[in-house]
Amino acid sequence: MSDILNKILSVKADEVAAAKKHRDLASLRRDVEADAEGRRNLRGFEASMRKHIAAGKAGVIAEVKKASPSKGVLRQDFRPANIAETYARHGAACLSVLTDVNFFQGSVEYLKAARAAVDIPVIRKDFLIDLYQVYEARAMGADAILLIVSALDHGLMAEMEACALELGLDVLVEVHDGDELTAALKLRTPLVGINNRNLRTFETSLDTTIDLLPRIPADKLVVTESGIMVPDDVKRMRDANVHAFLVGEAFMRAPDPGVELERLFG
Ligand SMILES: O=P(O)(O)OC[C@@H](O)[C@@H](O)c1c[nH]c2ccccc12
Repeated sequence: MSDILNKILSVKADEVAAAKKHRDLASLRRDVEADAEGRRNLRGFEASMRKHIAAGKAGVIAEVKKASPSKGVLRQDFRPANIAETYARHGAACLSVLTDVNFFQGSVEYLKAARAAVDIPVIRKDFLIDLYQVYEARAMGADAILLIVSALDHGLMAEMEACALELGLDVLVEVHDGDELTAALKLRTPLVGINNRNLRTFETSLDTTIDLLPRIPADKLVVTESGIMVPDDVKRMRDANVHAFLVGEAFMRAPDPGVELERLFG
């Protein structure tokens, strides 16, 4: 029980409890539901992915990630607005911004700064374990949220999805094995992310995507996540008819993350 995911989830539970003390759910919910402008400003995460793919391009979710528990700091010169700009200029369909502070050195402020610098949609990348964080996501300006099946009770996951969709947010549901996929396919969202990285061991293999792919109905949009490092990885996925990608490290380690995006996917 002392794997990395469990550690993250236990810290996350403390974080959410502290946030609720600062401001309770009822008050946060009231503000979010009254925020008509925030709702109008939503950018359509799934729609942007589908638009890129329909045009024959890869749908790339480009990640703004300073550090990770397995790799440490990925990038010294970390300016989220600049990174977002170069991603958008070089063809990213969407952004993913880590908001987890303790394990990924992310921040809500990074999401706000990145989103303000571009006009493409942004997903809040964090470990969501409570409805409270879904409202937080809308309040900080996110266009979509990530739900990680291995982090959630399935009943709660369905509730969080319903809440997100109600608030106008798109949902990316993340799986790593067959049982998780079975649970994910019961949700309404068409966005199914296959994480090639095991969040308990941080081992990464693109075979994860290839193995789970045959079980996913055609109306779902499969996003292959993690471990996409070189053009051959992209080719392998596209040959398997996977056209949506979530990429962080390969971009973060490059001098110009957007130029690297174009090099990998162009
Ligand atoms: O840096 P990579 O290997 O390209 O991976 C990006 C992204 O898939 C990864 O950051 C990620 C996927 N699911 C997550 C859940 C939480 C934190 C991070 C993640």
